[in-house]
Amino acid sequence: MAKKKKTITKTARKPIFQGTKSFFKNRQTQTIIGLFIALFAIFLFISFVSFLFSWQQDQSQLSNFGDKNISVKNLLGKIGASISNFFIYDGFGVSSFYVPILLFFSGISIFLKGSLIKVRKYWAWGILAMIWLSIVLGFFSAQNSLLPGIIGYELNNYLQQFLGKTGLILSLLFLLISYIVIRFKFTPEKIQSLIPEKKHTDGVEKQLTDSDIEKLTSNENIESSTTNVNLVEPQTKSDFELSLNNLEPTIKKHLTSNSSTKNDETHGAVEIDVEKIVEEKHVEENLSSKLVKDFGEFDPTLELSEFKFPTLNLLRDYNESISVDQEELEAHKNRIVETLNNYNIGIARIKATVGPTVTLYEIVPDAGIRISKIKNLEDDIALSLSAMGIRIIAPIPGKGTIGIEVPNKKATMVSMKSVISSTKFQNSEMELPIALGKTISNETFVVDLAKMPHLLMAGATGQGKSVGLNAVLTSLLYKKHPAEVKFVLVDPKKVELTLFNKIERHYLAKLPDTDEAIITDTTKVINTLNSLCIEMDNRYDLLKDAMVRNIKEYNVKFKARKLNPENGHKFLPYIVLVIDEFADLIMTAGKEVETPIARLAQLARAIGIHLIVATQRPSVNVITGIIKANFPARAAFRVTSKIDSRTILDASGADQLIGKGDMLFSGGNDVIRLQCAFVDTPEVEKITDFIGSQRAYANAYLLPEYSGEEVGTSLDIDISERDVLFRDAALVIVHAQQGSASLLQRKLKLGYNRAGRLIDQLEAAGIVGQFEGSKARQVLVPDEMALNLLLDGEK
Ligand SMILES: Nc1ncnc2c1ncn2[C@@H]1O[C@H](COP(=O)(O)OP(=O)(O)OP(=O)(O)O)[C@@H](O)[C@H]1O
Repeated sequence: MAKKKKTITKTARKPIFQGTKSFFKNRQTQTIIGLFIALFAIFLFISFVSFLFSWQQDQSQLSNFGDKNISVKNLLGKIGASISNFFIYDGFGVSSFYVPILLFFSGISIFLKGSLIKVRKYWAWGILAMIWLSIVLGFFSAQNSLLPGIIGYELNNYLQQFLGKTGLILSLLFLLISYIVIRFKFTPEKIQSLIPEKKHTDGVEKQLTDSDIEKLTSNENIESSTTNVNLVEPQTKSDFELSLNNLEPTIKKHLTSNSSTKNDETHGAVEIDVEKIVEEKHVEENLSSKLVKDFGEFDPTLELSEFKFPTLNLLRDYNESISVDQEELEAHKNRIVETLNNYNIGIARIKATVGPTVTLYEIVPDAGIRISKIKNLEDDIALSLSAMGIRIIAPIPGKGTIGIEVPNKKATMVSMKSVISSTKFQNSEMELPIALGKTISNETFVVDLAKMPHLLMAGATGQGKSVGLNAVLTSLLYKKHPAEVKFVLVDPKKVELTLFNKIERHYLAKLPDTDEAIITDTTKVINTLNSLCIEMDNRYDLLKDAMVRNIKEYNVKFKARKLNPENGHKFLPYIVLVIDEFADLIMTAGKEVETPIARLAQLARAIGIHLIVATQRPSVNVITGIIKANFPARAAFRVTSKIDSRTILDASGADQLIGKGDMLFSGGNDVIRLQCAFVDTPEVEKITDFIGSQRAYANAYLLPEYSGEEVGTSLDIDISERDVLFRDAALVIVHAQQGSASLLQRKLKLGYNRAGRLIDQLEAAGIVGQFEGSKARQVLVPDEMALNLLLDGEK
């Protein structure tokens, strides 16, 4: 009991931490904090200014801070005076004014944007500048001790001892220049690039005038032929006065003149105007790190940032303390020893571990006993213990002992609450953690669905399969944000998973243009599976483009803003496809579901689509080789025969389970016995209500569009090529007045493909109307008589 309490308090810490984090993320909190900081900055500023005038009077009073009779002159009272004294007198002198200024901008930044990202840089630079200035002002401490403050004065003094006054001045100058160079990216080129521009224009004017002066003075020919030029004496006029206007005609004349004799002068007169080289600007960081710096990492949960995970109190408490019945243990031990002795098997040691449903007796047999001998005695031991559910593990992997599992007389329920609240689950860093139940040693069993990567579940009716599925889904709901995982739920029984409809817009994925997200109809299952295959292909393209190997790396890259959403990149949630009653699907649609499932199972692990397939009948025609090969993780509840156990687990044992959530889990090599966590329908309802009542996305997660290839195509079907069941199909359709392929499937026990082809033939014959999306086709023939007339007419 005490242990349990401890675990709960430990796990409670995380939500509190998450709570504080989300508290500070909350915009209202940020507004208030921002406002507070800005106002505090104004307070500081006023008290600093006031301190400059009143510090001498106030300083002597500060030691008697608490004395009521003493008052200070500072506008903001004793607190203002002491803070100002701390910053200005004891600290950095007048450079301390940086503090209220920086605080003010930080406050405003939090108030307006809720972040400090941009202001952080100013803080770093501001503090450096403040220290620098206070050291500089240290030179003037004789004039006014307030200027550098004690720290500035002391630093200045200290540094002067090392560097001398000149050395310190030079060092401070060096620091100032370095600051300007780094901060404003000021380089000698930049200074140069500013100067030539002016020089250049000056130069043009100058050169023009010079050359013109030359022309005006030396070239008699031109001068004499020029009629409209006002000749001016260069010597008496300054360069400035020789304006371009006056010289214009001379140049014009040069330009219009073709005479070769004037070429030389032309060469001298025509100016070459060299385009200034503009240095391109370079950034110091690439776009992604700049984006991350400015906006932080991409947060997929932002759209539903206020989403609250379901609380533990939605789950029920059950009386779970395992009672160890000493008598029972003793009796079982004696029986085991006795039985084995009857077969001449001596036992060196025996140890019992009491689990929720079964107790494991670990036996170390005497030396020289063959293990297979004990294994063969399984039934005999079961008989002598007169209990069902005995399982013999010989040897226990990694232990070198032989295990005999014997059901407890009184099984203990493992509640969902106990596994969800376990530290193991709460602290798990897995991608898709699932708390399946508890092991025989009472440890919570948590596995990562993303690593499995698909789960096959089997068990005869009423043995806890549906509860198991709910436990899986509940685990994910308690751990994963709606942005991180989406479910595709297939439930041919139509009743098991309906509760999850409430969280459609949070957690479910569906085909576009469908009303219900939970799929109950075979046709839709096929479309959805094919759509998932398209999604898989699309995701592979995205991964290829991003040059990553799996969804985890992809999302990390996307969060670091290294992938451009304009190129189709987006945060990819995991997709968990849950299929209940798989056998039923295979019976009705056969290959059509098997092919896409096998494809998904083979390829989808890297791109985050994981399958959970549950079936009542684990026979080989349901769990075919190709499916089995791609589902290394299997969970078996009690099945009815050894063969079924072999089909699902590749080992016997599942037929020996005691039901009610007693299960065997095989993650590839070892088989572990678990008691599945129990979650009741009302609990699931509470959880889905809790989530469903919160703000959701506008729509369920939409899968790519897929409409059956067979539907609505090839209308020119030859009469001779009609299916032998054509007439029967037409009759079914006309009687029901409903043109749907699934009706034909059910009535004529056909596969989906054949039913689809029949519908096409019926359309070609004019018996049913066109394909109308999710609606059933219109039936164009009113009754059997009309149908007979139509078909006879064809002949
Ligand atoms: N983990 C469990 N702990 C305790 N009792 C359980 C557990 N799982 C199932 N049960 C009991 O078994 C009953 C049947 O379970 P469940 O509905 O999951 O069976 P099922 O295998 O889904 O059957 P079906 O295939 O017919 O739907 C439950 O109502 C419950 O009383």
